[in-house]
Amino acid sequence: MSKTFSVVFVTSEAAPFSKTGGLGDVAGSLPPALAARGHRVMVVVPRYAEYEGPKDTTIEVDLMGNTVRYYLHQWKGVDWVFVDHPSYMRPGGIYSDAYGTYGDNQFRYMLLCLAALEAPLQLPINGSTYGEDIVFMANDWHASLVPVYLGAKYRPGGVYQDARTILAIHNLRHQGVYPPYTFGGLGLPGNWYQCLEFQYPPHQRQGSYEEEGRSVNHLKAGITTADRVVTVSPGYADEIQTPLGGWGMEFLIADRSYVLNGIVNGIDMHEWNPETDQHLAKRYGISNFSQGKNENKLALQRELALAEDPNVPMIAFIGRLDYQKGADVLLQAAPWIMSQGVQLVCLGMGDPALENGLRWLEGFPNGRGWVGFNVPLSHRLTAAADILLMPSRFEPCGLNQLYAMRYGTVPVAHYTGGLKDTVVNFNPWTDGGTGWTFSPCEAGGLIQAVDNALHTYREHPDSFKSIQKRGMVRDSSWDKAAQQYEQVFTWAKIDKPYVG
Ligand SMILES: Nc1ncnc2c1ncn2[C@@H]1O[C@H](COP(=O)(O)OP(=O)(O)O[C@H]2O[C@H](CO)[C@@H](O)[C@H](O)[C@H]2O)[C@@H](O)[C@H]1O
Repeated sequence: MSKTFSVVFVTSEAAPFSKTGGLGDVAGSLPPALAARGHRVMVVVPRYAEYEGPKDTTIEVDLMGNTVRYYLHQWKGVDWVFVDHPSYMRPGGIYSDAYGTYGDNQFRYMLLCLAALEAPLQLPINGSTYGEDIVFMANDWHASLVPVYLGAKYRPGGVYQDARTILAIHNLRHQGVYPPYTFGGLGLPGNWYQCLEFQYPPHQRQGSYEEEGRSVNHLKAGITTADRVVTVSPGYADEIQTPLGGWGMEFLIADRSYVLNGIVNGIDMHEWNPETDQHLAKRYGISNFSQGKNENKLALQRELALAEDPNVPMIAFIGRLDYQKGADVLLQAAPWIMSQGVQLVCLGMGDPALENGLRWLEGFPNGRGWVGFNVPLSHRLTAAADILLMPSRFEPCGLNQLYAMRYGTVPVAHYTGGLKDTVVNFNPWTDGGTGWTFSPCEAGGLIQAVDNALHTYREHPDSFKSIQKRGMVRDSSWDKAAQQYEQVFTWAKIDKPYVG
């Protein structure tokens, strides 16, 4: 790599500071991987809590009448910039609390975008500001106004002429959709309204304002103004250009296909390393994984009051409980799965009906459903299980299958998006593959794939072990992805700015 870039990564969450899902993981691990390759990298994220580490820079900026402060933390070679505003620090979750999604999220993330655009200009870090020659990486709808403000407010004033914007789509389903009248609160010139307006086809309209046919859609604005668009696997990059995966935006995305790339996520190889994982009862590597996994299984069986037997196959599910992750498909298949002499352990939270579904599993002697968000348990379960189920209806990339493979746990996954790019179906004739895939995403297909996995586990243990080993040595590090991002940054800089 010859050229280095100043990268400003704008995100609504970043692990370990804030995390509700995979975006947090990526924001916590891709920036350090880019920094390790010599780039100057800043992450701009809301200050949701009083984190240990970040220090008040005492720099205050007025953004459309709202004062924000910046807190700075230098860690893993990255400048972590936490935007402080009273609307971020709340007793509930990041985006919602027991009463539902916060009513002012549009405002909160508009402020994040504005703060992220000011940070490189105003914050002296190690003696200098980042300046104007920036590659902004705007993640999901929360950061989608970055290219919009850049084109509408900064470039016309001669600022950020050399900057470029990359929109990273981690999940097209969440688009930031609001009533048209909210446009007035975004501080944009009136002629930018068209950029944000979006009309879903009638059968996809949900909000009352959409009945009129119109809404303000942040992600749409990002897709149509960013210099380039990236999503988190080549498979998903294809799907979002079709009615099957486009959530009504397929034609807009297909229009920009010449600047669209799919880059498979990496994982944090330190946090997810069975040889050093502090959460495990027994740490293990490729040379002793059978014994190591058995000890973790026994420890988890004890913890969850399951029958203690290392020979019982343990099947796991970890994920947000929503339409995407197919927990309902899993629950349909669960009675059959639990009749196969296995233990089924599920960890998740989300949709209350699906949470009740997990609780229902507890009524079976060999079923467990842990409702809640529990990172240490997700590590222990990944280590203890033999098989991880991912019946996701769609999956832009998916991280759990990558964690599972590293821990010698074999994924059984719907053949979709990033899952089809990362899980290679087992081929008994060539003894190749890292798991099982099935399609379509229905209980019958899942059952058949689990049946195959269990048959191999019981009747062909050597084949099962070789599947585990291939998963464990798979290169899931960020370095490969970081190089592909560099390529995208380079292309963005070669082209003229798309807007403004
Ligand atoms: N109850 C619970 N307790 C503890 N940990 C839990 C948990 N529920 C989920 N997690 C953790 O949250 C993360 C989920 O990551 P995923 O990538 O699988 O999905 P997500 O849909 O959130 O991310 C979106 O963005 C990412 C990043 O690009 C894409 O990989 C993905 O396909 C896309 O949908 C994992 O680290 C998982 O272990």
